[in-house]
Formats: sequence, C-alpha cells, structure tokens
Amino acid sequence: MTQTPHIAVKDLNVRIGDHHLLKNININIPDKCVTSIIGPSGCGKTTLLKSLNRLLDDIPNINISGSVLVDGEDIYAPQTEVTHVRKKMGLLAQRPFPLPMSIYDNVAYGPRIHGTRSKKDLNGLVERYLKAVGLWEEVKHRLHGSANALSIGQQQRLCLARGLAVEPEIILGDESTSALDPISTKIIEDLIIRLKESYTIVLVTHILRQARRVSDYIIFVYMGEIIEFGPTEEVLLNPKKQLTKEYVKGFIS
Ligand SMILES: Nc1ncnc2c1ncn2[C@@H]1O[C@H](COP(=O)(O)OP(=O)(O)OP(=O)(O)O)[C@@H](O)[C@H]1O
Repeated sequence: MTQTPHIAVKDLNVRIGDHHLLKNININIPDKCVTSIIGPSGCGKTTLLKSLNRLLDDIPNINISGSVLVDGEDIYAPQTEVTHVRKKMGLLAQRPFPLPMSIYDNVAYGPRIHGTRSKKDLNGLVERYLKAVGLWEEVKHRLHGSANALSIGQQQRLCLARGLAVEPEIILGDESTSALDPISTKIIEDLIIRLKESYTIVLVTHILRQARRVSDYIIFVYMGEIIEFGPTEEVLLNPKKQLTKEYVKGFIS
C-alpha cells in the first residue's frame, strides 16, 4: 500500500464473554481515501468499525486488546480521553437521527458545545456545512423549521453536516444508505467520493456494487478475521483468497 495510514490497527482482539468477535486484526487504513469493510452478515464489520471510535466500550463483558493508532496515538491507551478520540471522528449511522430541533440548530449544535457563540460565526458554519452536503439550496429558506420535516435522505445529509461541523478528520459510515431511496443513496455516494479529498472515510456496506463505486480500498472480513485487504478492483475483480472469490461471486452471504 503506497498511501500513508491514518488509522493503524494492531493485533486487535475483541471478545464479548466467550464470543471471539474480532481475531488478530492488523490493518493500515489509508489517509484521505474511502475504505469499505465488506463481508457476510454477523462477520464483525460493525464491531470493527465501532472499535475505531471506542463505541464498544460500554458493552457488558467486553474485552478489547491490541491497539488502534489514530495519527499515531493509541486510542485505547489508558491516558487517552474518549471525548478527544470521538472529536476526530464523525459517525453516520444506518438511519438518520436528527436532533428534535431546527435544521439550523442541528448543524450549530456541535460548534455551540465547543464554544462558538457569535451569531455571525454560527451562520457561516451552518451555511458552509449545509453546502458541503449539498443541502443548502434545498433548506436555506426554512433553516428554522423542524429537521424532522425533511425527507429521510435530506435528514441523512443533515446528520452528515452536523457531524462535519465539529471538524472531524475521519468519517465512519455504518450502512449509511440502507434506509434511503436510490436517488438519496446516489447523492450520499457522490458526497462520500467528494469528501475524501478532505477526510479519511471508513464504511461498512453489504452492497458490493456500492463498495465498488465509492471505495479505494476494501477490507473483506469473514468470521471475525480479515481475509483480504487491498485496492477495490483487486479485491473485487481479482481476489487472491478463495473465500473472497466465493463471497464476491455470491456463493457465501
Ligand atoms: N453487544 C453484543 N453482544 C453480544 N454479541 C454481539 C454484540 N454485538 C455484536 N455481537 C455479535 O458479534 C458478531 C458480529 O456482529 P457485527 O454486528 O459486528 O456483524 P456485522 O458483520 O456488522 O453484521 P450485519 O451485516 O448483520 O450488520 C455477531 O455474531 C453478533 O451477534
């Protein structure tokens, strides 16, 4: 891999009780690229994604060993603060969850928490991030209307804008288009491709065509192990491992 890694996962093992969910994960996720995690249902894709943001911490009986280095800093080191880790990453969930407030306040929420008070600065941020997700023209006349009145696709873009407004370096997406219609899905996919100029993006998807459209790199996970990692065309069109071949041909799902 020629790209600089932004996230380096070393000897990561995740267990919940006796269940060994992730086994000896070693991976370098490149900077300013889209990397998709693919694999059959229940193989550990979401667990791997959440391990990058310490979103597994609160699960009862969880045991996490190994390290995840973000910008060279181990997010699991005892001295590392979770809030500091999370500030670097925006998470786009399966379904949009706008806060029960206006469109404007959704985007301004993070900057306000981080101390931005000036109305002029907040106005500028709201416009900038709504433009970044292609929503500005659609909502500029109703910024103070409820976010819940937007379509699901618009809500998902609003949630992305809310995430971007706290200036993360990394965007994590967990099946972020699964609740969307084809047009909204295309808008989000195009956004992902555009946003990789400025962000490192890691996605979980079970849609191979989507992985092919948006990703630079693919991680194929099977039963908690990384089977193959490499450039998208290589993994999807010319896989090295038999399991990957069977998965991309649809023999295992
Ligand atoms: N909180 C939990 N407690 C116990 N087991 C869990 C928990 N979360 C996930 N698992 C188990 O860990 C395994 C991996 O789950 P994970 O959600 O990471 O898979 P996935 O590949 O994302 O699946 P899908 O594509 O169906 O969303 C599954 O067997 C799941 O049942």
